[in-house]
Amino acid sequence: MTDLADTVTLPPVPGGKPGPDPAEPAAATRAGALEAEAVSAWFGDRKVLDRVSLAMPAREVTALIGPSGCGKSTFLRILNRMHELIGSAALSGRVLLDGSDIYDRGRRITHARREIGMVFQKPNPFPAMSLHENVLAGLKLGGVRAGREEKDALVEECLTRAGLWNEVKDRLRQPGGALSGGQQQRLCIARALAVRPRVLLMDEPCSALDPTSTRRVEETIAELKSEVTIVIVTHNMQQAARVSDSCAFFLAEQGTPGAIVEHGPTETMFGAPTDPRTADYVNGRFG
Ligand SMILES: Nc1ncnc2c1ncn2[C@@H]1O[C@H](COP(=O)(O)OP(=O)(O)OP(=O)(O)O)[C@@H](O)[C@H]1O
Repeated sequence: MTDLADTVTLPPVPGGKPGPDPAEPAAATRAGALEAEAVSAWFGDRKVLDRVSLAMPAREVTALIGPSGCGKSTFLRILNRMHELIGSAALSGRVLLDGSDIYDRGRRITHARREIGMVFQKPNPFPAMSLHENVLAGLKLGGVRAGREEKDALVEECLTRAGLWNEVKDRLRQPGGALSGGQQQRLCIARALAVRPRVLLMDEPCSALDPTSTRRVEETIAELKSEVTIVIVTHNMQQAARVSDSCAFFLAEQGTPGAIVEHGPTETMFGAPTDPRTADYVNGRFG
């Protein structure tokens, strides 16, 4: 099989090499600031989120914390238009990426997915595909074509950014399923990065990992945040404190839909929260 012709230029790396793609917004508008405005969500008749507004600043890590069932994952899925894939799901409100509503009529769902990548709780590489193919899988699905050298360079760059290159550079043709859980999760991060997203959403990315792999993924998050806005759901308060710049505390009290009780800089949320429910939660007194 021959490699695809070099007919479409890969999108530019933020702050990196230029790539003349007229469909790409100018660099200044690619910052990756995400803002939810009065987002409510339903499954059938059941309202699970109530008018959630949250600014997730560009190139920062925002952690979403709160007890099980308060709507964190639902909110995360709304941020890249995955919520609408569920049959009974509905939503209202707006989600702005660098000022443009990702739900605007005429905006394609694939555009939001490319700009706002997702890493899931359970690492989900394509097990039979090679590591090389896994990293490039998103490009293929998006119809982006590139030459062999360009692809090799992209694979190396993304695996490096995901903190995995040194561990796998000599076995790129091995299947994705042959890696450890922690390596698989970093492979999934590399795959998400290959389409040059402005934002990376992470839904409990370390909950299936051992402490060493968790530390590696946290290091990766710290390295990535200068280039990509990150929104992470975590149940691990130490992790939220370690990796995030700001936190939003979600709560669904007594059968009411989930809402944000408090949000702010991580230091304040953990050191001097204003709401006693936040203090109780971050200190492990419930949830
Ligand atoms: N596909 C679905 N169909 C119906 N209800 C759902 C669906 N997914 C989630 N819910 C409900 O929506 C509410 C919010 O769920 P969500 O998974 O967003 O919470 P969460 O805070 O992420 O929980 P956890 O921390 O346990 O992952 C819950 O009451 C849940 O039962």
